[in-house]
Amino acid sequence: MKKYTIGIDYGTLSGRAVLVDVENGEEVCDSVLEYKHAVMDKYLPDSTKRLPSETALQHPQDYLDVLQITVPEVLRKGNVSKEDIIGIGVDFTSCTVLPVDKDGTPLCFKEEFKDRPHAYVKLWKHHAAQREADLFNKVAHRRGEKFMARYGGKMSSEWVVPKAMQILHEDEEIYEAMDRFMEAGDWVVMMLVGEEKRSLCQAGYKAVWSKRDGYPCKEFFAELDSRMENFVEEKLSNHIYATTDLAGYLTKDAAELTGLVEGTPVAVANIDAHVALPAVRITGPGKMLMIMGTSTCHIMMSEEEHFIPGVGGVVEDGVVPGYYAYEAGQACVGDHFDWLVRNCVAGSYEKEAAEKGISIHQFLESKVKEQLPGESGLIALDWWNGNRSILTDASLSGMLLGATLQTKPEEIYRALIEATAYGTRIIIEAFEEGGVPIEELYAAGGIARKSELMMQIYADVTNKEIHISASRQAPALGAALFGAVAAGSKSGGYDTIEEASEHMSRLQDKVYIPNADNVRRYDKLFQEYKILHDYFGKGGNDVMKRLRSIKSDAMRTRM
Ligand SMILES: Nc1ncnc2c1ncn2[C@@H]1O[C@H](COP(=O)(O)OP(=O)(O)O)[C@@H](O)[C@H]1O
Ligand SMILES: O=C(CO)[C@@H](O)[C@@H](O)COP(=O)(O)O
Repeated sequence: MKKYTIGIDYGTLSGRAVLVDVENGEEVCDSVLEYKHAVMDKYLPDSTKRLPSETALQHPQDYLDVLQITVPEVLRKGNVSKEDIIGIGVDFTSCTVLPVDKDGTPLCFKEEFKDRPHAYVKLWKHHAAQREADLFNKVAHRRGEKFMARYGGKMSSEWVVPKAMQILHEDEEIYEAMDRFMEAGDWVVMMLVGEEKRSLCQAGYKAVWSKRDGYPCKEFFAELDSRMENFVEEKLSNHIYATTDLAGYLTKDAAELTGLVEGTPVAVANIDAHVALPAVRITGPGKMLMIMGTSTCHIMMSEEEHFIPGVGGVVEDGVVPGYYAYEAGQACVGDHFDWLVRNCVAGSYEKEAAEKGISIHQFLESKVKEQLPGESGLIALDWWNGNRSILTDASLSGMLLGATLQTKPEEIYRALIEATAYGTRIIIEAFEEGGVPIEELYAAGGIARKSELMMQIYADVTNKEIHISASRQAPALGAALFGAVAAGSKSGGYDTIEEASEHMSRLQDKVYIPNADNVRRYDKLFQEYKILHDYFGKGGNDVMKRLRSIKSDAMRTRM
């Protein structure tokens, strides 16, 4: 009798369930649900009051809807009986955090808080806590906190503590009312098994926790704000579980919600990027995975702990127990192609793409795919949603240089692709200089499969071969692998993530090989990118920050 696990992957705009055959990793079917509230960056539901800039909120009801709709749908589509599901795994974008009360109810579900922005989920790309991140950095450096080395020397405004500080600074009542500030992944797992099992991966990368040292000390939090002295004890769970651990078993309520059997094993939550490594056959060092979608995450493992300036986090056991895993990232990749498509492309292009039966992205790509590197005369900086690595500064912004009256939208499109590739090369060089060599690149995520041009450009810019995930949804497949480990071999699953990866993961046959001529041309362009990168990003010219502050001032005046 065949056995299956279900991987549930929560992305930025949608959640999906994938039904996976445990024996060979075949993805039998999937079901995707777009979040009804999507990303709330302008208004709360039923409100006309404009949210402050850089806000990115979500509604947790959307996460429950994913469970209720997609899980029964994969059972139906796959024609599989619920008794044959031996385990469930969940992964989530991160740091995506929400305030909940003692019972785990999100504060935004409560009538009295439903018009309060800070009662909602703060999505990973909520960048409104930069002021708090700056304060965090100042205090940590003044105190000489050793933990900063694990986070590349800089705390990101995306992570847990700056986001909690923002709540305290802007809506103390919500801060007081929140019993815990939970990662959305942990919250969903709690909805499934009935209790919180805080994930090591999420706590390690996003909440300054380490296996060796735990969380930062009380004195540190007190210096951030005296009201935060007991932040860990009051707002976070101190019981941390490895992602290969069993979180618990499906409760009766969760079984009713999902249509699965009560008692089905559920894995501890994982982060979408990290969970994908075993799904592309990576269970050890030397191989960097780029998960390329709205944003890109770069994850890799090493036997040793290295502190690399600007690399977002190094966490012991962060992906596979026994290794140190590193995370770096680019906060805007697909998102800025989307920006271009939505704002700068003429209707005639859309019409032509529709007539050809291809997406506007593919159409733009087809118009520039034969160009040589540098032929457009353009170069861009890829910071249209700030810089996550290596500069770790959300207040930086995008830039396009070299535009003339002859510049075409498709050339800007290609320049943006190239900018993200240069950004990735900066990250790769930082790893290699920091003592973590990268032998091969792997790519997963929507873009890795959608854009051949982009993958070839990445191979040429980085001068490295790139292997591509065979799965359309590596994070969901990865979650299914962890579900198989939660089930264990006695139920037909696996006892280790290495075993699950060996049996359940696959790569495409196609490998992108660097083209020597393009590598040479891109080397020259990359040197130009580096000049701009260091000039605008390392204090040579803070014009981007000044513009941002002039903008905030203008917006305050208007409000
Ligand atoms: N052919 C393409 N080439 C490059 N980017 C694309 C293409 N088609 C869609 N995109 C971008 O891919 C992103 C979506 O990636 P995907 O992996 O599907 O989603 P997510 O990151 O939310 O999981 C969008 O931002 C979109 O701009
Ligand atoms: O930051 C992380 C992981 O640490 C991601 O969850 C975040 O970049 C969102 O990823 P997506 O672009 O939605 O795939």
